[in-house]
Amino acid sequence: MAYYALVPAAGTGLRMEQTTPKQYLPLAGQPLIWHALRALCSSTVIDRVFVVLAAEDAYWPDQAMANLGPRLHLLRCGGRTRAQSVLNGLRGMALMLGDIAEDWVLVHDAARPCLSGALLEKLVSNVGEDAVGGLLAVPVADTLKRAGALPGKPDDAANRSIGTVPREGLWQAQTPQMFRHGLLLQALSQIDNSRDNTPGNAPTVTDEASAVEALGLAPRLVASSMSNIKVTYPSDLQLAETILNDFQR
Ligand SMILES: Nc1ccn([C@@H]2O[C@H](COP(=O)(O)OP(=O)(O)OP(=O)(O)O)[C@@H](O)[C@H]2O)c(=O)n1
Ligand SMILES: C[C@](O)(CO)[C@H](O)COP(=O)(O)O
Repeated sequence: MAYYALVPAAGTGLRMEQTTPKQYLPLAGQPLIWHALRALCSSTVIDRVFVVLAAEDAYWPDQAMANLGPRLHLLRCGGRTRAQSVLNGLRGMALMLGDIAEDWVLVHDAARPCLSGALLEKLVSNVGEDAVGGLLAVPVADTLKRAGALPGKPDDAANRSIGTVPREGLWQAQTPQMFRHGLLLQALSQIDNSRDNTPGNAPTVTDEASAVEALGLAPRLVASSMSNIKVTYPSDLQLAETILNDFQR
């Protein structure tokens, strides 16, 4: 049984409001993506690490990545959505490795630089014998508000609370999300990946677990840490640096 990591890194980071894709922004002395790759490449559990880049990616810093070792493989097959990038990556892995349907694939966002070895090992130990697969996640601890405008009051809808969403049973999904290659390939292949991130045309699925749930299966939720943040908005970069520096990843 092999364990492979697949790192979608073909996004443009629009919400970071930078010209450089966020996975290549400097963070604690390295490109942001380096930190997630170091956690995966230094794990004794992971056999190989595949990174999905945009076909036209001209940012990949060969020199900075050289110290990550020989288990790192680039797949220049990014798609218009994260789901498409992951699906293309799964196909690329099979072309390289042959029949890996029963092997595990841990999909981890390049934009999550603070993954610790302990959380990675916790996921694998909790899910490695599971019939479906699973993901790191954290139970929602805050009260959740729905933004909008009250009927007949076209107020500043973006910043108005028009209701509260019950948080019982709600978890915030993170990555890695861990599924057998064959199951995940089947699940994502059945999703309509023609939709993209343009306003009003949100992608059908935003994580691997959604596609597996659409098969009628229930992935295992493994309690994670709020330190495993996704760098999405400009303020997240400083938070990630604090986590990396203070938690001695
Ligand atoms: N077409 C895409 C879109 C996203 N990703 C990757 O999926 C991860 C999580 O996606 P997100 O945080 O949304 O990154 P971006 O899509 O780059 O950000 P934004 O939505 O702000 O543009 C990132 O590592 C990103 O590089 C990808 O491989 N291919
Ligand atoms: C996969 C993920 O990180 C789980 O929370 C999230 O869905 C990615 O969303 P994004 O909009 O592609 O960053």
